[in-house]
Amino acid sequence: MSLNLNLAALPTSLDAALRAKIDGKTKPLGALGRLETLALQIGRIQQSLSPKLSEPHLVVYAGDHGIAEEGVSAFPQDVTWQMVLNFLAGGAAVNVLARELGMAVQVVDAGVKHDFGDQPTLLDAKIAPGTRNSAVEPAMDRAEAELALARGQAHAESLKARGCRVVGFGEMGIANTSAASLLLHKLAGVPLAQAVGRGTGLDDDGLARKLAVLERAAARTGEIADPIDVLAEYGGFEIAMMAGAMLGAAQAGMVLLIDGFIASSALLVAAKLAPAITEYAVFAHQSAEAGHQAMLAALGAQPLLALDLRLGEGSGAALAFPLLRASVAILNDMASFASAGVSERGE
Ligand SMILES: O=C(O)c1ccc[n+]([C@@H]2O[C@H](COP(=O)([O-])O)[C@@H](O)[C@H]2O)c1
Ligand SMILES: Cc1cc2nc[nH]c2cc1C
Repeated sequence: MSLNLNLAALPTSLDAALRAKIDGKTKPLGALGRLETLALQIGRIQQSLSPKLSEPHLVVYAGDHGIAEEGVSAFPQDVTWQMVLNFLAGGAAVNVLARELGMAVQVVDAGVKHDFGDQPTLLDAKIAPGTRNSAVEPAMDRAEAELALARGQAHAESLKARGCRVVGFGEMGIANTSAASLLLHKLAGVPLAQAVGRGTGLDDDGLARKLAVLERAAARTGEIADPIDVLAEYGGFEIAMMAGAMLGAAQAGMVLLIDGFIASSALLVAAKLAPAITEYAVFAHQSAEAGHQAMLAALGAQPLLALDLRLGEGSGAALAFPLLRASVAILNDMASFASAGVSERGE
């Protein structure tokens, strides 16, 4: 299994026809705002004037983090595997939202520290039972990082084979805001004080302790040129697998619906490997996690929603999915001035 990094920038040859189709609809020019730019982006990704969001999937990548032993999360590590069982039973927030809003949920064990035994609906892609503690040593070795990326890319191919055209990227992993903050710091140069946040709900003392731990972790290495080396030093298996899956999904012409702080850190890794990937990405929401604003700025991203969510799981991606459907429905089904016999603007 090897990683393919080829991702060309999207052709712009259809843009004029897409723009003309949107502008010809029965509305003042630009009056549907962000729905219009979303329709244009989805049409461009699919290279179609009539795009379709078939077989929408919401994938939750789960993994554990050695740095949890430093006390950087408000919750114990066991919550990761316990929540995986909750996802499989259909009871978590993301299950409820995805069911309500029309997305299929898939749960992937990228590296949870638990033996799940026989769970037929859990996709077993475990690289190892959790990463090592990146405050004292590399979270994973280079081969593990490459394997997780390649497994993610292969997973995207399996979604493509099911006819999936849009993937929501979610995750679960106690202490993974620490990994995401370190990636933001090392890959985008954002100072740690700006990149760190309260995660699952640290108090002021907890936040100060977390910042000190992350500073110790960051000081362990100097500048690292290769993004896969950064991922190996500080990432997580779920983040690595998500980054690979994002790359594979973009290569397959799918729309990437990016959830919150941790999913965005996976995209940041993928964008360092294949910069054109941001053209395929829709940013679901602005998370309440402190570092997300700097993360989105580093990605040049404009999120759709701002609901003060800080849950992860793909909950924000599920909530944004109806906006994608709405934009595509406008492009496909709305009458034009010509078809409806409505007079165009005067002057
Ligand atoms: O997606 C977000 O923006 C987000 C912000 C804060 C926390 N989370 C979730 O909370 C967990 C990580 O928080 P922590 O405090 O354990 O690092 C992990 O399971 C994430 O899905 C997610
Ligand atoms: C209960 C709980 C649910 C979550 N879902 C995603 N991250 C989470 C963290 C906790 C602690």
